[in-house]
Amino acid sequence: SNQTEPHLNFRAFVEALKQDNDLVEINEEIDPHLEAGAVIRKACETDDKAQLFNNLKGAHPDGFFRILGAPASLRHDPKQQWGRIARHLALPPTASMKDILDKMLSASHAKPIPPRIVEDGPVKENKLRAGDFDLNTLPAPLLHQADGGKFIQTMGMDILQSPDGKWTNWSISRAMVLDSNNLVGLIVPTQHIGLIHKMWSDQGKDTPYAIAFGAPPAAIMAASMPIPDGVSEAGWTGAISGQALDVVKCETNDLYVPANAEIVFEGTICATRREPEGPFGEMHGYVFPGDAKPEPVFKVNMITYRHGAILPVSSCGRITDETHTMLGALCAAEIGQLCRDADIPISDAFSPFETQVTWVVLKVDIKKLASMSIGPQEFRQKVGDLIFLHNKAGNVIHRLMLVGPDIDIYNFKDVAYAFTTRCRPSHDETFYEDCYGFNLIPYMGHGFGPHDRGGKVVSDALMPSEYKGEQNFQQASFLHSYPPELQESVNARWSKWGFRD
Ligand SMILES: CC1=C(C(=O)O)[C@@H]2CC(C)(C)c3c(C)c(C)cc4c3N2[C@@]12C(=O)NC(=O)N=C2N4C[C@H](O)[C@H](O)[C@H](O)COP(=O)(O)O
Ligand SMILES: [K+]
Ligand SMILES: [Mn+2]
Repeated sequence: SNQTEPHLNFRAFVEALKQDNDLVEINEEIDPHLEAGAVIRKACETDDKAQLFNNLKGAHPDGFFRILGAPASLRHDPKQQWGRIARHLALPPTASMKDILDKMLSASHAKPIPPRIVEDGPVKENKLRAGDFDLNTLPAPLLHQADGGKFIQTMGMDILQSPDGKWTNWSISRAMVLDSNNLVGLIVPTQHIGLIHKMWSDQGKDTPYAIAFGAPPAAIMAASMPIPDGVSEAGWTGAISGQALDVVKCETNDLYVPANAEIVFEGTICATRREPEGPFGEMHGYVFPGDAKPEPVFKVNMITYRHGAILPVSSCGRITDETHTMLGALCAAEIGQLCRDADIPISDAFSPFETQVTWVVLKVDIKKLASMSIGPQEFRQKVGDLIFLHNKAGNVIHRLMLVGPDIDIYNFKDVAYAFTTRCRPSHDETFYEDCYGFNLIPYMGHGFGPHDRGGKVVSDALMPSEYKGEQNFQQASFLHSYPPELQESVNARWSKWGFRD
């Protein structure tokens, strides 16, 4: 395959991080038992560079495999905070989160560009058939000390196809090593992997799957996004990158995988067999020791990989890692798009990391809101019903917050300022108890109330004047309480007076 640009070729992406001085290469032997996970975790909590572990304890003689940690976490330099994610989409390192989310949404109403089938690719350079490998001998990482197993699948792309062949879904769902030939993975029934697995199981059949590790960065972004049911992420990826992605056929089933992926597992998800899965240090920042639950078994029939293969790893938990920058941000983007498609005037949407991506903040175009002649109760209901009752993209979100035009939704200081001063508890909120509840949030799955239903709210931080299209208040702040020319002249003399730049 001739796709060599970083957003279409994981290996080129790793090289681009090196060029950006956003990569630490560790050639010292690192133990995949906790040591690698600890380094990745600390880098995520300090927004430090991505990590390439070139010398894992227990790697095979041919080096299979290496690990790239935190492939889509944040950069420390505020001017390039989203740079590593921007690299996934061929956007400049200085791109804003809004640029990134708009780029992902650009395919919402664009014509899909389906993948292009090629005969061969780097991912076929090495082949291990059943009997040639033992998953227990791979340097799969134990990422958190209380994890129930070695989670080898944290940044791979799950590839499943509906039995009628019409829908090929790409997504990310975790899985850990069970034994020499099997993984066991979390399958949330309402996720597309759950819907498709049920289609096959209902026919009494095991579900063919592939997991592509080190998939093209643009593809893994689509895999992490809750795009609509029935829509193939491959076509979405083609639309956002402007070209068909090269894919090659699996050896043991009829699925297609990116031709330049680092590693591919091929197999079948058992229709009936379940084994204890987890616990895992999850997106909300918790692990509950010993809390394993029965989940489906993923039989591994074949492994193919390219020379020098790199396994991407997300050691997720406390902010900030891929479950926040990708899962949370992309979910917010889709929620904003769903609102606009329903004529709800949402100009921007983001999930603040400080909420462990349990909230989505929606910026409202108050001029358009005024033209709807709608009251707060009715508006909150319109937004809440659409997202909490009628769309899977809302499943993982438990608070929707409405804010006006003066709030920077990417700055939690602004969000907290609006929430704490403009949203009267209870009176300005609409609660949902009869709706899907996300049981991975500790107050849900491990809390006092029903584990799988309810616990959601629309919190309205719009003031009465904003329902008339105006703001009858000014922020008592440098940015909002002084004429722009005065701001400019103060800024121009700021450092000359002796203040910090
Ligand atoms: C909730 C999830 C995880 C967890 O917190 O343990 C776990 C952690 C890892 C693997 C790091 C992880 C990363 C790094 C990213 C970026 C996303 C996820 C996950 N994992 C989980 C999982 O195990 N099960 C799950 O149902 N969804 C997950 N998502 C989110 C989905 O990918 C997202 O909702 C997609 O939209 C789904 O695609 P469609 O169904 O819409 O096609
Ligand atoms: K997806
Ligand atoms: Mn999907």
